[in-house]
Amino acid sequence: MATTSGRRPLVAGNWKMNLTHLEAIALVQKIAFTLNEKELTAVEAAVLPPFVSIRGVQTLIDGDQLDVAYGAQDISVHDSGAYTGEVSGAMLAKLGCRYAVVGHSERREYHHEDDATVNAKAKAAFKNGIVPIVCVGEGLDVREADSQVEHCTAQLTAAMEGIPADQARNVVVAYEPVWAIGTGKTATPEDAQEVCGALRDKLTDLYSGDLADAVRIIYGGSVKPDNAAALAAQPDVDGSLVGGASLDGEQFAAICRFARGAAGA
Ligand SMILES: O=C[C@H](O)COP(=O)(O)O
Repeated sequence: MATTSGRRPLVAGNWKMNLTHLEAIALVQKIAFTLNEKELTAVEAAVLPPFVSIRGVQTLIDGDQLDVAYGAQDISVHDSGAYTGEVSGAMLAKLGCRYAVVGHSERREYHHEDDATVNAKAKAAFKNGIVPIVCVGEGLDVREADSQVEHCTAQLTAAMEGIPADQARNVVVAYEPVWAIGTGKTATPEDAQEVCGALRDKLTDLYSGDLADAVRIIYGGSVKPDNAAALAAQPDVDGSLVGGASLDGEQFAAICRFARGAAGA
């Protein structure tokens, strides 16, 4: 459904390494039955389970015709071959994944993924018809130096290197200040708007204003029902990437409703 900005808000639950495949199915059922059809039309609700749960989630969503999107938390840069533990874009596409997260700060930190890897993963996603959710965000040191805009826009520029406009138009960008992830510290709505607005301006520089207006830019970092409305009310914040609160169906649904309300839907 078109909103006042023309962008349908996206609320994506990044479950990280939580929930068995049985718990995953139960949570998707809970989300789908908590939100009504109108709410699920106004806001795109998506879940990002661990790889092993994607097949179960797909079977449920397809079988019951649920209006919930799903995707993966990562994607390999490789097409196929001897890459133990990796999961390719083709495999995810076959499972019906709409999204793949790339560049999450936990991948950058614990798996040493650099900007070139993030760029390669974004390309691998697009190559397989999957929308990358490109994560950018500054650490506390960068925030304290007041360099968050330069830092995040540079990460976005690197992530989009060589990606043509017809693909870039569909990208989702997630601004996740590292200091706010899982810490209970949330960026203020103004903090989120500052960086999300700058990211949109960067997309205008890299591509065009028309393309930048179409791209959804979401915020992540301790999003909860009690701060979701104020964040979603910012003009350049088109939803959220939710970690901890996405593991609770009621909380996740409440965040979706706030995103819908902020969009005036
Ligand atoms: O991808 C989600 C983010 O890392 C946010 O996680 P959080 O909501 O638990 O802070």
